[in-house]
Amino acid sequence: MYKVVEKFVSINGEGRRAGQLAVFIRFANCNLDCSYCDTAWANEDDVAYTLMTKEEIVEAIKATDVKNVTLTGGEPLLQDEIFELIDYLSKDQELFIEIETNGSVSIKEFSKITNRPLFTMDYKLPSSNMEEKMLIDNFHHIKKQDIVKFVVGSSSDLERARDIIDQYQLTKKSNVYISPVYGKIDLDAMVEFMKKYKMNEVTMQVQLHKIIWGAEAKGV
Ligand SMILES: C[S@@+](CC[C@H](N)C(=O)[O-])C[C@H]1O[C@@H](n2cnc3c(N)ncnc32)[C@H](O)[C@@H]1O
Ligand SMILES: Nc1nc2[nH]cc(C(=O)O)c2c(=O)[nH]1
Ligand code: SF4
Ligand SMILES: [Mg+2]
Repeated sequence: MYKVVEKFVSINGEGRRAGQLAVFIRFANCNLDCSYCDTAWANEDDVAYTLMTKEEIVEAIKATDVKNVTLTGGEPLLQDEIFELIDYLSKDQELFIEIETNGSVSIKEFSKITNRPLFTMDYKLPSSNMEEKMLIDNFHHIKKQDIVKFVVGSSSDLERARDIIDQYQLTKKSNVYISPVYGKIDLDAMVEFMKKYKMNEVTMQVQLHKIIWGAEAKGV
């Protein structure tokens, strides 16, 4: 059984399919405590959740008639039997599955899955206070279809992101996105930084749902 704290349909505000409809399944709890986390409520020990089987989750997805699915949280990869759920969802050729993960949990075993879904994997930068938890081995298991995402809250975060992208040659392995911590950094300064260092093949993205509904709205 999986601990689901919310499910909703919205446009995806982030990632490879930003702007398209998606159904979101948000799971409870996380092993990190990022300084900027916009869903910290989902990580509280006493958060209210519904226990769902994988069959119930698929049924809920199918009932929406929406084909893009985002598993998020909290940290989705920490759910018991998450491999079974991802494997099960991957068998459905009609669905396009994305998983948001925090970069501290191994994604290695998911490579076994035929038609493995797309991961958007964060690399947590210094201003998150969580950089020491990053599992560098994950850079060996990231694929071309995936995203390595840097959520940037300061100019030193930008410098660090650039170092990591260069050190691990990430643009050769995967899609690379940089995104602002909401309200924390000048967007034009991010663009100037990209121009200064000729950051070809890096995509800057802002969270569309926060432009539409603001930072505090839940279930959108
Ligand atoms: C809430 S997390 C859940 C999935 C997973 N725990 C993770 O961190 O990737 C989903 C995405 O939202 C991003 N995020 C969280 N708070 C944010 C904020 N205040 N501004 C911008 N992005 C934020 C995270 O960095 C992550 O990429
Ligand atoms: N609209 C919308 N798009 C999203 N893309 C990723 C989200 C997340 O919280 O992981 C998210 C979210 O919370 N809302
Ligand atoms: S890893 Fe994700 S859910 Fe966990 S605290 Fe950080 S942003 Fe929030
Ligand atoms: Mg969100």
